[in-house]
Amino acid sequence: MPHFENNFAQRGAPILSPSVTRGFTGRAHLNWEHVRLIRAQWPGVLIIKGILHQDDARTACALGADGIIVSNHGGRQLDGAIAPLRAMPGIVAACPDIPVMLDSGIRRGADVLKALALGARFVFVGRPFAYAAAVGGQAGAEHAAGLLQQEISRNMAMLGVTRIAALDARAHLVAQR
Ligand SMILES: Cc1cc2nc3c(=O)[nH]c(=O)nc-3n(C[C@H](O)[C@H](O)[C@H](O)COP(=O)(O)O)c2cc1C
Repeated sequence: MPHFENNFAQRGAPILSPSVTRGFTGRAHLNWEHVRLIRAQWPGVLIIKGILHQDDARTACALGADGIIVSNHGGRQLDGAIAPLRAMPGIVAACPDIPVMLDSGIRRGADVLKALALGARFVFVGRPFAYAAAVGGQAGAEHAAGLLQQEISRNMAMLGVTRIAALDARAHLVAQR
C-alpha cells in the first residue's frame, strides 16, 4: 500500500489502516526554498499542486515547475479558501508557458467545460471516482467516467462547440461581478 509522505516522511501504517496517525508536526520550516532544492535534485517532470494565487503561480514558474494544479484539495483543507475556478484566469495569465491544470469540486461535465474554458489543460476528479469505486469497483469507476464523458459531449453540443480547443471563456462563460 502507498504511504502518505507529507512533511516529514516516515514509513509507518498504510493510509487505509484504522490506527494510522499522520505526522503533521510543524510546517513552519516549509518554504519555496524547498521547491528550489527539489527542482535542483529532480530532473523529471515537476508538477506543483495546491496553487490558488497568481503570485504563487509566478513563483512556481520562476523556480522551474513544469506544471501547476490549481486546487484547494477538494475544499478539505483551509475552510473558506477560494474556488480554483475563480483563481484560474489570474493563474493562467501568470503562467502562459506551462500547463495549468485544475481539480476540486468537479462533479459534472459542465464543471469540466468551465475549467477548460478558463484555460485548464487538464481537469482531475477525486471523490466522485472514489465513491464510484467504493460502490461498484472498477465497473463503478468506469460508469462514473462514462457519465462525465456523456455530459461533456452533450453540453458541448448545447453550447455549439465541436472541439474542446474551441472552448473560450469570453464566448461561453458570463463573468459575475
Ligand atoms: C481522502 C482524501 C485524501 C486526500 N489527501 C490528499 C493529500 O494528502 N494531499 C493532497 O495534495 N491532496 C489530497 N486530497 C485531495 C485530492 O488530491 C484532490 O485535490 C481532491 O480530492 C479533488 O477534489 P474533489 O474530490 O472535489 O474532486 C485528498 C482527497 C481525499 C478525498
